[in-house]
Amino acid sequence: MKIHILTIFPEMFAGPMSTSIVGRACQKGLLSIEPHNLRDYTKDKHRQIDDRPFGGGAGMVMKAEPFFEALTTLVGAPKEKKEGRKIIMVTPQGATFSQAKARELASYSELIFLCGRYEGIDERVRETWVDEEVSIGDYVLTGGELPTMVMIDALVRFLPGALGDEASAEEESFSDGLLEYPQYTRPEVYQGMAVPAPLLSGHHEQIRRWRRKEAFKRTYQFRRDLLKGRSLDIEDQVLFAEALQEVGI
Ligand SMILES: c1cc(-c2cnc[nH]2)ccn1
Repeated sequence: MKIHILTIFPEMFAGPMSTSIVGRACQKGLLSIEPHNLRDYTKDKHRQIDDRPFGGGAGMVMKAEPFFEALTTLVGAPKEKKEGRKIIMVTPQGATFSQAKARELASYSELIFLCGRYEGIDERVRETWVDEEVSIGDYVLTGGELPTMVMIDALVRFLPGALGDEASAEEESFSDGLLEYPQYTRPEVYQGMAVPAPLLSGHHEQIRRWRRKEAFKRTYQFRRDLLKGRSLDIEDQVLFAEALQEVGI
């Protein structure tokens, strides 16, 4: 997978995108991440990438020209549909990012992220080039760079070979739609708090059931919405009922 990022702060990506799972995936050749400095696509001596909004108002708007120049260099003509490529504008107005969207984006061979700053990007960029707008949540950030890194971090885990065995097990539990069960490691007792006995039993089936029940408890307590309309098999119905009983419902 090839990822291009159009930004005025390419240096923001160096650390996070060369670390841990994303960094290792790049080293394995599973993906390449290439930030492009929009200032390199300006034509004036001041390398201007923003200007005042028409119609007045506070703040600055990112000019269309640097985006057009960069995208023409990268993809040729606008809306030239290329199988496996998606151009994404990262904005608060976008559809909210999710695990399902991460999985979908991981299926593309080329992604181009447009990172806005200031009051946003000249509308003609969206009209001409953008396939999809994506937000990571209903809050305004300084720019699209951090949300872009969040999305890359989430989607890279779906690239075959990106995860070690242990991490893919963790993915399995979340992607089945429940919150993660509680995790413990040594020592068995710390500050007077003991690790739950089932985890010390060595009884794998007992451990699996305990973890599933705890996942139901947490999901019910903190993200009840994830349970709405969810059909449960017989075992899950029993574990869910036990979980509710244990939390006093
Ligand atoms: C994606 C982008 C943004 C954002 C971009 N520029 C200011 N806020 C916020 C949330 N999700």
